[in-house]
Amino acid sequence: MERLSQKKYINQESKEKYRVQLGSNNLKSSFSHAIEGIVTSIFQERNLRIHFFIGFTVLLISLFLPLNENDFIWLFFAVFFVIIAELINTLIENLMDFFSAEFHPIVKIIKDISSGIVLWSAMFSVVVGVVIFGKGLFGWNLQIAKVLGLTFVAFFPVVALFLEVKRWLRNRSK
Ligand SMILES: Nc1ncnc2c1ncn2[C@@H]1O[C@H](COP(=O)(O)OP(=O)(O)OP(=O)(O)O)[C@@H](O)[C@H]1O
Repeated sequence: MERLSQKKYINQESKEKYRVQLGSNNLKSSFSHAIEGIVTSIFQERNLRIHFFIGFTVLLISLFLPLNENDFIWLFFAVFFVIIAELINTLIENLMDFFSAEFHPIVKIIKDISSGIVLWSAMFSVVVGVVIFGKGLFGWNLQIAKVLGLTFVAFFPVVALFLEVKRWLRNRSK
């Protein structure tokens, strides 16, 4: 099957041609294209399969815990959020591969940032998980999640600062 993501509409005429091939532009076909997009991403991206699996497991376990309405909303938000981030990452990877098959430093930066979006959203979900499962399963108080959240937020700026200082020291010794 030819992948829609590998096509480029050169002009209105070719757009119309593909529209005929893809069927009418009604709500039903839009819906089926959206499903195809998610299913294609699942086949393409191992990490997306992992995130769906973890999300499903987390939500399944949550059914057996004494959680309140707010806890469930945050859990669902965390699970959906990571999957959205992974879909965006898949989208960006496909865009980059379509426009630049060659190795390019800018493509590397774009793809790395795109992976960073997934990592960052997964870290958010871990904090939400620690708050909710920590309380529901182990009776933890909020302090653990607070420390974890603060550590996550501080981690990347500290790494950036460390690398900057290292570069400055290297340049100074030249
Ligand atoms: N064309 C390219 N030019 C430069 N670097 C690239 C290019 N393609 C991939 N890379 C580098 O390889 C990494 C992995 O890219 P790839 O497209 O293979 O994604 P992946 O294997 O699905 O990984 P993930 O989804 O975990 O980021 C990128 O984050 C980037 O650092």
